[in-house]
Parts: sequence; structure tokens; C-alpha cells
Amino acid sequence: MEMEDILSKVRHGLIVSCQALPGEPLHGADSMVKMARAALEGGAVAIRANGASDVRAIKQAIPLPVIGLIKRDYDDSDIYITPTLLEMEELVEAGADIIALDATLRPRPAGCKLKRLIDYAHERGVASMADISTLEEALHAASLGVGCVSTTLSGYTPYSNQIGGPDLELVRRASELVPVPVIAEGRIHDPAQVEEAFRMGAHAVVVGSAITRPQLITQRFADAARKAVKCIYGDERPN
Ligand SMILES: CC(=O)N[C@H](C=O)[C@@H](O)[C@H](O)[C@H](O)COP(=O)(O)O
Repeated sequence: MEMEDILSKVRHGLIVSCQALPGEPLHGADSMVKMARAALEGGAVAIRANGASDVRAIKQAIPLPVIGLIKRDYDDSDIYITPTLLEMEELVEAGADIIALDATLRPRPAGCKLKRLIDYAHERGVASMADISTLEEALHAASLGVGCVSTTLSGYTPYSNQIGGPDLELVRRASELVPVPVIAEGRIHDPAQVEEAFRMGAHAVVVGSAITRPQLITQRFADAARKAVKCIYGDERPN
């Protein structure tokens, strides 16, 4: 599918990130396929998934575009989202429709260059999504020809905005100034924030943990329960 086609398919829609790392309760392609099915049923227009096996399994199971990434640590770089050509190749082979990759200005492992990775995706007929943490990184990625940018990494690089909620100001400024579609992603926890992201000019909105990480959803409710009990009864619930 052409890059413009895939980007127009997700336009003004909700993308659900279905990710569970090793050690998380739902880790494994079976659980992620079930999450992706639930997301489809609920109205998602695309799925964001981590790892070649999850991408492949979700592609086989449901008829939605999949944004693939591979989180992998290398000793010589802080970049962990699709750091090198190796991960790009794995994602192309797995059938990803869009590849998400870290597009911060930090050095990549083994001197690998962002431009080379973006070009590779396009040579293989796959669209690219630049995960950025600042406006400067978004502009840089767009100048290298990336298909779209996503605010995924705002708050996760030491020099970006460190805020508790979504970086909607970055969504607003990037939507105004960056000449490719801007996706709002990161710490979007309720539907009102989705609405706000679209008002700020988002092309699409990605929600992950608030839908697909039940241990974190539980934690929010458990925290509320604890706070309420303390406020009403003046003490914590005995363990
Ligand atoms: C920073 C980083 O590594 N973000 C990852 C990127 O793929 C995922 O762990 C997030 O779940 C995803 O970005 C969606 O965000 P949220 O789960 O906050 O809705």
C-alpha cells in the first residue's frame, strides 16, 4: 500500500497500542492478538505492536493496519525503539504496514543513521513513523522524508517536557509547523484527552496503557480506593 493510502486510512482515528514486554502479565502474541481483536471491536483504526512475532500474529488475525516497532537495547546507545536496520528488516518481513522508529537526535547503535532507516522502509514499500520527543526532532525527521511523526517519546528523553499527562502542546506546535501528519501518543488516559488531541490538530491518536495494560488500569483504581478509604475512614486498609 502507498504511504499516503495507509496514512489516510488512519486519519482522524484511534490507534490502539497493544504491547506487553517480557515480565508483564499479558506478554505473548496470543494475548496481544486478543487485545487487538478487542480494539478492532471497539472501533480502533490501527494497532501499534512491539516485536516481529506480535506484529505477524496480529496481521494474520485481524484486518487492520499494523504499526510495528521492535524495542531492543544496545550497549552503545540510549535508543531502544527500532534502533537499527536489523529491526527494520524483521518488521518488514513480519508484514508491518508502518514502521515506528526512534527519531531523536541521539546517536544510534553502531553509527547507524536515521535517514538510512527511513529510506529502507520506503524502498520496501512500508510507511514510516518517527517517534519524537521535541519539535526540533519532528522537523528533522520530516526533513529526512519520514511519513508521519508521533509524540511517543516526549517525557522519555531527559531533555524533553517532563509532564504527567500527554504533551498536547507539542501536538499543537508540531501540527502547525511540521509538514507531515502528527500523531498524538503518550500518557493519553481518558477520552477527553483524545478529543483535546484532535482539537490540537492531531492526525490520529494512539492510546496504549489505558486500554491494554490491565495491571496499570487496576493500579489507578486501587490508588483511588486507597485514597478514598483514607479520606473517609482516616486510615489505610489493613493488609
Ligand atoms: C515511551 C515508550 O517506550 N512508549 C512505547 C512505544 O511504543 C509504549 O510503551 C507506549 O505504551 C506507547 O507509546 C503508548 O503510550 P501510552 O501507553 O502512554 O498510551
